[in-house]
Amino acid sequence: MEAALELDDMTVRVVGRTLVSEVNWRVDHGQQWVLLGPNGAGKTTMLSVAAAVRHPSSGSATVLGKRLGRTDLRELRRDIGLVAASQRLVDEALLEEEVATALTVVLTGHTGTSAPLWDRYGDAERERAHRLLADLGCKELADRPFLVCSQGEKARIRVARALMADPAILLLDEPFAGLDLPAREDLIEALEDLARTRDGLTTVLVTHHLEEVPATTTHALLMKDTRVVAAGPVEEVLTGTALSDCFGRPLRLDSVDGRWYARAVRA
Ligand SMILES: Nc1ncnc2c1ncn2[C@@H]1O[C@H](COP(=O)(O)OP(=O)(O)OP(=O)(O)O)[C@@H](O)[C@H]1O
Repeated sequence: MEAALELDDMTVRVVGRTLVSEVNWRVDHGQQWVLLGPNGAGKTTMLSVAAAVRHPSSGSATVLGKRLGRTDLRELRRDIGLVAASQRLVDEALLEEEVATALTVVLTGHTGTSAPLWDRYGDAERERAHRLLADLGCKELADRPFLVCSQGEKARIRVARALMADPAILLLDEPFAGLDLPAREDLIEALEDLARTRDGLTTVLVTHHLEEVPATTTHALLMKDTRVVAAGPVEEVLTGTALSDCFGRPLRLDSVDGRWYARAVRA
């Protein structure tokens, strides 16, 4: 069966620096992955290749059956949902001028644009945008100006926007950054619901905290110094030993109700 994502001996270099080295990684449809590793390990670089934003310098990357470098990236990106706090989601000036609501921001996901293309949104798209906000547990935000939404609300609206194009793969780069505890837990629950209810949806989540790994996660990949040090089913990869090796200090990992908790081992 065709993989959702396949990296084959992939290296990403910029002038004078290697960001990712000789990675082999296969993600099958329907799998939910988490990428973990110290700052600067190369996680975001991996995600940007998966999002068809960056090309490999050597080796190959195949996303949804399309080999990067041999395919129309704009077309491929339509099937990829990317959620990253650094992403410029909507035209800032427009947000202020037109008081773009949460619903408008979700609608722009249909066209993959930073400004709404109103003639492209009919009743079906509006209904879908409302439904996605409801799926993410924030249907009451539809008419609220996006600019005044809290960080936690914006985080959920971002995911709803990414789902608007019905992507085959959803990539989440630190979606919990800046969220307080209830907002984090709400977003984790929303992601778990998505994984349980959307058959075949593939997700890759980059995070720094084991506490943020949804219980529905099936696979984990650990990176250190540009290289993959472990990859496979969560129960095999998320161990105290593997995490201690990856982060370079003794860590203890506990699991409760399918979620994970890590802390440093004290002498
Ligand atoms: N265009 C670039 N030119 C030079 N160095 C870069 C470039 N892009 C990324 N890097 C460096 O490559 C390394 C890997 O970056 P990347 O963002 O992939 O790491 P990361 O694992 O996501 O880190 P973090 O957890 O801190 O977000 C970092 O040291 C970063 O400074």
